[in-house]
Amino acid sequence: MAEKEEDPNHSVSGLMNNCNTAGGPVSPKSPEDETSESPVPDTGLTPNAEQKRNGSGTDLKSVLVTSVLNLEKLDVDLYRGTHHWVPRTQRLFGGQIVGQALVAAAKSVGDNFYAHSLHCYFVRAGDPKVPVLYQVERTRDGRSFTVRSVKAIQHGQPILICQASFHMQQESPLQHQFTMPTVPPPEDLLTVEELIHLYLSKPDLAENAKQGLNKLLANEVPIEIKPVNPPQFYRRGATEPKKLFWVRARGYIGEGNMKLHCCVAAYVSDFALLGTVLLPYPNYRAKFSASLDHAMWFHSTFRTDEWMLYECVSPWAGGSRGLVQGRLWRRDGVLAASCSQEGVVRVKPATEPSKL
Ligand SMILES: CC(C)(COP(=O)(O)OP(=O)(O)OC[C@H]1O[C@@H](n2cnc3c(N)ncnc32)[C@H](O)[C@@H]1OP(=O)(O)O)[C@@H](O)C(=O)NCCC(=O)NCCSC(=O)CCCC(=O)O
Repeated sequence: MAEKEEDPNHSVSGLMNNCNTAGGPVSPKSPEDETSESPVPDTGLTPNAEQKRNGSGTDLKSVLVTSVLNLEKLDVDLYRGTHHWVPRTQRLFGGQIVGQALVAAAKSVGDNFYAHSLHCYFVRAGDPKVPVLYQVERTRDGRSFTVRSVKAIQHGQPILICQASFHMQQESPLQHQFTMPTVPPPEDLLTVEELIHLYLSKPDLAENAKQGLNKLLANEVPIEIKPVNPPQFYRRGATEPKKLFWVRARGYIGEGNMKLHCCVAAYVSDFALLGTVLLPYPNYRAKFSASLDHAMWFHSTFRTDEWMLYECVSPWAGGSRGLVQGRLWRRDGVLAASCSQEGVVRVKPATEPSKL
């Protein structure tokens, strides 16, 4: 019979043992953390933590916590989510819908149950002009696993269907993982914004490229990215369908709330993933692309406000679809989460080489 033990992967002490991330060893939650008044609206998943990151200074709370993943409760198992960053396609960002669906699901499970996987279909484009409703069905409450189904609804119709499963930690001698790719640390690399400023300073840059870059700069994407190989990230020449970048949520989230970090990871995991399909084809541009489904598995504790390496590979493309797989690595080499996604990718010939 399975014994119920303290969860070393998810407890505060487990975080201390396992999580040696960018900020060095994670310190235990202080008693003040429990009592101090948080300036952040209560998401139900928000930790009452100090407002400092790594003790280096005051950071603003991540907008992912204060706004995007901060759902409004309308009724039992019914929530409303609002939008923050909307992609140029003017359809809602898939990662936002998945992240919000996971927040809604997590609100109805016990404190010692943690998301271990989710499976979603994007069945309609999300409309950025109206909020999204999240309707949770308590599919099953088991002894060690608990399953929730979430429907994201707009205009009375589902835009996403999601199944999320939560697990109470159980120890096992079976434990292995792949090895993290060897890459330069984030401190040695430039952010997407720094790279754009670099490109903008080039005297021979065409006017339309300048406009495109300035539009990119104006984006208020709530995550920071440092491409490991910038020319490849921006598709200069054909490369294998594989890309690596460091990623973290902008602003402070804090330690000790794995439920929240899983929701943020779900948000982050959809970003730039599907673009991996196009890497071998510099002579083609996407004329229509959208993620069709998204599955995710959570393996260990992690902090999404610390740099994590995102490894994206596309093992297959065909018939206007492409399959992509992602691995999120903690910078100490621990595999934090894996995901898989299929997307529709319809292309047209690139009329001129990219200036990026
Ligand atoms: C996938 C679809 C579109 C499928 O619905 P559908 O009714 O079967 O639609 P459809 O027939 O595929 O039409 C869609 C569109 O594709 C056009 N089309 C259709 N067939 C062809 C063709 N052979 N050649 C060229 N174009 C074709 C159609 O005319 C449609 O165009 P339109 O939307 O009318 O302009 C739908 O289920 C849907 O919209 N689901 C939601 C997908 C979604 O919103 N995913 C999340 C957002 S994507 C994302 O977040 C990726 C990350 C972005 C990042 O990295 O930055």
